[in-house]
Amino acid sequence: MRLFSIPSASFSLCRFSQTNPYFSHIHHLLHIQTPNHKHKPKTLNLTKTPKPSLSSSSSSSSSIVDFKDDVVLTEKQKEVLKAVVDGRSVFITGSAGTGKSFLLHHIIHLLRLLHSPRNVFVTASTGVAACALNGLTLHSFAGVGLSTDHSPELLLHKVRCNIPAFKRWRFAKALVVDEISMIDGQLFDRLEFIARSLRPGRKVWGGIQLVVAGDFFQLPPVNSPDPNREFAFEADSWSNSFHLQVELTHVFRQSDARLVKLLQAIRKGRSDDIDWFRFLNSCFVEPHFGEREKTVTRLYPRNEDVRRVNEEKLRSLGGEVITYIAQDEGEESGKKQLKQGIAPQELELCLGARVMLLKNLDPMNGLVNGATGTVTGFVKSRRKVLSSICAKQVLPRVQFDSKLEIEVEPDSWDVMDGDVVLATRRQVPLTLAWALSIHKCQGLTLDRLHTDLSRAFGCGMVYVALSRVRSLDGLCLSGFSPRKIKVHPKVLDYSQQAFGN
Ligand SMILES: Nc1ncnc2c1ncn2[C@@H]1O[C@H](COP(=O)(O)OP(=O)(O)OP(=O)(O)O)[C@@H](O)[C@H]1O
Repeated sequence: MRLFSIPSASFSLCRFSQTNPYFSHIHHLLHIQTPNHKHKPKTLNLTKTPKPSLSSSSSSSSSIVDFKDDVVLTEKQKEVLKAVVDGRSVFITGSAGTGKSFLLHHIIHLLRLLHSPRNVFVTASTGVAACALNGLTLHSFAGVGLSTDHSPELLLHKVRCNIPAFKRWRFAKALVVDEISMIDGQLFDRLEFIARSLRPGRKVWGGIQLVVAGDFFQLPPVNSPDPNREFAFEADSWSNSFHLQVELTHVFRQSDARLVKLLQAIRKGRSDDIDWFRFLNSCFVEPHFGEREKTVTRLYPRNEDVRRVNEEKLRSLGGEVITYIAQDEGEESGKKQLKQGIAPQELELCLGARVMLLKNLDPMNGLVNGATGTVTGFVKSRRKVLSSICAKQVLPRVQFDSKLEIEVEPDSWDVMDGDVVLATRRQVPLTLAWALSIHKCQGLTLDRLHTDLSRAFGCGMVYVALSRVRSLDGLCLSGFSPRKIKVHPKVLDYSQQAFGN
C-alpha cells in the first residue's frame, strides 16, 4: 500500500461576504466565531443547535437551497459541514434516507462559495444520481471513457488528450462524488493517480478537496475488473483520501420505527431478526397490481421487464407512434459497445408518453441525464441528421417535471479509444419512463411504488428497492422472499472495521 500524506485544502472564509444569506446562515448554523485565516484556525461552536436551520428545496434535482425553520441538522451532519468548511476531504455514508444527498446539496452550495463555482465539480457514479445533483457522471468528468480497465498511464494519456477533461482536473479545487458504492476500487485508484499526476505537488488527489457519499450496502459496481479491488473502500488510496469518514445514522425518509427496523435488517442481511411475512403482510400484491394505475412507479430488477411495461403503457395510449432509429457508424467493436449503452436502438414515442432524458442538455436549467417528463407534441424539423433517424422528420416536444418545455434534438454518443473515436451513435436522447430499473432508482424517494422482486439478483437490490418508499402504506410488493436479500461479506467487514457495526 502506498503511503500518502493528505493536505487539507486551504482557503479563507474572509473572502466571502457575511452578508451573503447562505454563507451567513452556515455561519450562524455552525456558530463560526472567526473566519478561517490561513495561520489562525477558526473557532466553530457546535454545542448549540440554532434555529432556523437549513433545508433543501423540495425538488431533489434542484441545486437551489432555501431556508426553512423546521429542519435541524443532526450532530453528524454538522460535523461533516464543519469539516467541509475547514477544507477537509470527507466520506459520508449511512443507510438509505439518512440525508447523504440532502447534505451534499448544502455542501455543494457551500463549496461554490468557499472556492468558486468553476472550481467545484459535482459528479456521481450513475447518470440518474448525477442528475439529482445537476452534475456529471464521474466518468464524464474524468474523461476516462467507458473502458477504464487500461493501465493508469494509458488512462492518464487519454485524459491529457481530452482537453476539456484535462482542464477540469487542473481547475478542480473540490470534487463531489455521490453514489460511490458503484465505483470500483481500481477506478478510484486510477482517478487518484490521474489527479496526482496532472496537478502540481504530487499530493493525494492533487490536493483536490474530495466530498464522497454513498452506502456500500446499496448497489455494488457493475463488472469490477480487479477482484481484489471490487469496492472503492478496497482501493489502495481509499483511507488516505479522507480526513474524515462519517456514518449518518438518523433515518429521515421513513418515520415508522417498524419499517426502519425492517430496512436495517434487510440492509445487513439479518434475515433471522425479522418475521418478514408478519411485517410485510399488508404489502403483498399480485405481480400485475398497479399496471393500470398511473401513480404507482414500477421498479424492476431486470431491464427486459422495464421494457415490457413501458411498451404496454405506450400501446395503451392509442396515439400515433413515432419511431426514432439510432444511426451507428464506425468500427464493429465500438458499435457493439454502443448497443450496451443507454441510448435505445429503437425509440417509440407518442403523445402523453412518459420519458427520461439521457443527456446533460442544460444542467443549469435541470435538463440533465435522468430528468423525467411527458411528450406534449411533435414538431417538424429540417435538421439533416433527423432525416435518417425519423422518417416523419419530427422532433418530440417534452414538458419536463420542472415545467420546462423543449424540443429534444438528436444527440450523439461516442466510443473513444485513447483520443480516437471508434464508433458514434446518433439518436434522440430520450427513453420511456413508466417503469424504471432498480439501478436507475437508487437515490430516489417515492411516495408509492410497486416492485416485483421475483427476478431480483445481486447484492443490495432488495434493500435499494424497498428503501425508496416513505411508509409501508406506499409499498406494494410481489415476488419477495428473504432469500433474495444479499449482502457482500466484504461490505459487512468494512462496515464493522470502519464504523464498528
Ligand atoms: N436534517 C434533516 N432534517 C430534515 N429532513 C432531512 C434532513 N436530512 C435529510 N432529510 C430528508 O430525508 C430524506 C432522505 O434524504 P436523502 O435522500 O438525502 O437520503 P440519502 O441518505 O441520500 O438516501 P439514499 O441512500 O437512498 O440516496 C429527504 O427527504 C431529505 O430532505
